[in-house]
Amino acid sequence: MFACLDDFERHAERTLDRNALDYYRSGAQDMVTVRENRRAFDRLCIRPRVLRDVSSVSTVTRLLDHSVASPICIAPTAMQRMAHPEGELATARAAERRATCMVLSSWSTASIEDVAHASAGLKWLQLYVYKDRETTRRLIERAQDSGFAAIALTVDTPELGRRLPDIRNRFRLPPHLTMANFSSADKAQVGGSEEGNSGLAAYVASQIDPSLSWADVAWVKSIARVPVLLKGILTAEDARLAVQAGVDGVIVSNHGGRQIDSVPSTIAVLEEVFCAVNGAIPVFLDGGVRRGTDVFKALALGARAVFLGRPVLWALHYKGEDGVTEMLDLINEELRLAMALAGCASIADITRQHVGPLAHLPRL
Ligand SMILES: Cc1cc2nc3c(=O)[nH]c(=O)nc-3n(C[C@H](O)[C@H](O)[C@H](O)COP(=O)(O)O)c2cc1C
Ligand SMILES: CC(C)CC(=O)C(=O)O
Repeated sequence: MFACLDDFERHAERTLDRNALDYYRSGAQDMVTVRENRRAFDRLCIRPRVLRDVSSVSTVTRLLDHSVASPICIAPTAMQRMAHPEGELATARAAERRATCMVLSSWSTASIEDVAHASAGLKWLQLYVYKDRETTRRLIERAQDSGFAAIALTVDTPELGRRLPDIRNRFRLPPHLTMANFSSADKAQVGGSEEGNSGLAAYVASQIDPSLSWADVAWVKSIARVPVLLKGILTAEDARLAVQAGVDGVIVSNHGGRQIDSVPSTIAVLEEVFCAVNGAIPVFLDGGVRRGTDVFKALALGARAVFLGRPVLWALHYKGEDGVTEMLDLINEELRLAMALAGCASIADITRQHVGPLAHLPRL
């Protein structure tokens, strides 16, 4: 019986093959940011209120225009069939079962159409801008035609971060799997890299356009008939530009510490971004969220919802759809309990006053 999200990871460490395990868990270079994403949550304290009648606590909230059972959603993570044979299909079914949102990576090992077929739940597509703009346009159109409700454009990956285990392992996608949204071999296969690089870094360099700029954001918006969000915003400056660009939301994300190392944790910059957008668009967060109390802290500092990355992969590996469902149940119960103990019966009751710095000394 698993008692917390970390237990799913411990299980994967014992049972998942090294190529996949290292790819899933690694971060960039010294993994300073990976550790910060966790530690920064621990440096915040919750300021509970009492005598608030928490006999009935609801985590129901809204995600853009949709109602969801909880503000805990699923971040896009690539190549989920390395974790479990049903990969993204199982994840999508679990998200639907628990009435939350799944963001599908455009580098998934099940296609947009197959995921849509597997689950009628709320889904967004994560998008990279490819050198081949027609490929990018097709992905947007296919997602829309398949009922995906939003596009999350990842803006922090003009090149792949330097992940040492993938370089040492010369990461490759197992040959029985493909990047299922693409048919041509150059886009569908990953691996067999040259010395001194990971197969993935070479793949990204061959596909992704490092010239990505605000002009591309306008281009994506001109094609999309659904809301467009930017994933990977970490500063007030870029948050203000995002509002000017007319996007429908920003996800405060450092890509789980996998892109540039030594950037701040996401929870540390959330409030800066939240204040910069000044209520114009919703702000979301991912990175290091492992506890119901982490979710509570993020909501108190302005996030409308949070997204889980690696825990979904560990849970998927453990038991497919049932594993992801169990993991979501666990952290949702932690959130419900945190809300009850902090005196919040609804998501709207969670306010800025409910968090403070850990070393919050009263004035004498
Ligand atoms: C194995 C793995 C693959 C990922 N693939 C993608 C991806 O394809 N697109 C993307 O925008 N982000 C990707 N991310 C980043 C996640 O969406 C998210 O930002 C991050 O995992 C959140 O941090 P957490 O893992 O600590 O929860 C990936 C992360 C991991 C761990
Ligand atoms: C295929 C990868 C570049 C996906 C990704 O964003 C990641 O591994 O962090």
